[in-house]
Amino acid sequence: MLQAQDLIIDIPERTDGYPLNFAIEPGEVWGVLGPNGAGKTTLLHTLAGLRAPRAGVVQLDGVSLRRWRRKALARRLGVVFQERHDGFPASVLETALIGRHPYLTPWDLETAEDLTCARQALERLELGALEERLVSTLSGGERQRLAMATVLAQDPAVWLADEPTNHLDLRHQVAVMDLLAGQAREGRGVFLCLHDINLAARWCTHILLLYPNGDACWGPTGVMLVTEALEQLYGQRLVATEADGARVFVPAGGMPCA
Ligand SMILES: Nc1ncnc2c1ncn2[C@@H]1O[C@H](COP(=O)(O)OP(=O)(O)OP(=O)(O)O)[C@@H](O)[C@H]1O
Repeated sequence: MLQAQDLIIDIPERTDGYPLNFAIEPGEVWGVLGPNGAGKTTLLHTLAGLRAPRAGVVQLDGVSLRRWRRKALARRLGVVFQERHDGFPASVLETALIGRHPYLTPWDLETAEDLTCARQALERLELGALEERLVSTLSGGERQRLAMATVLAQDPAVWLADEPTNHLDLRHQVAVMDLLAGQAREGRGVFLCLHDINLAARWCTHILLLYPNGDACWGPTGVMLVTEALEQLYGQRLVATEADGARVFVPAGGMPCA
């Protein structure tokens, strides 16, 4: 579905990293883990076609992203950004409706169906009661859920979400990860930047570890989430245990690695 071929992401003033070769298939949830500045957001933006790679290609449905028309691409790929800027005053409902724009011609108004779709997405993210509110009045977590609702209304085949659980309380973190896993179960592909190893362990089918020197490795979650590899990744000693059928990692006494 979405494939990186010999991909080198372009991080200024950094030597070429290890070429990335992986494919996000329908039903898969990929989590990219790495310390601050490793290049997770740069990778996500490169996979979205928003940033040119230094080398290699990204293909969607077998066609290079560069050859996709922007609007057709927006029907297939949805992006949840880490940073959002409210350029002009808009309501919660108007913002969710932006997700329907790839399906409209420039002169079309949103249809009743678009409105229903946006409202359903808001309900799914528990924002239905706030549809008339200005986005600028929302809390950080509400804004995060609105970004998710907008992409849900967009109904893409592939989700690219940069730290989708940012600002969310525990229950909403679980709800958002469940939503993304549900999207995958329905046949979509999901790619996430995450800082929480435990969310990755529980919900991701595949993991990509991105190191600050450009090294990378990837594979099924059970194989990738190994204590030693994660300790090296974060420069932090960890203790691993099992809870509720999932691996759980906690920092070991706050001691950094030697
Ligand atoms: N325009 C730019 N000029 C110079 N350096 C840049 C530029 N854009 C990004 N970088 C650097 O590229 C590196 C990767 O940034 P990126 O945002 O992809 O990291 P990240 O892994 O997502 O980090 P975080 O976990 O902090 O969100 C960082 O060191 C960043 O400072």
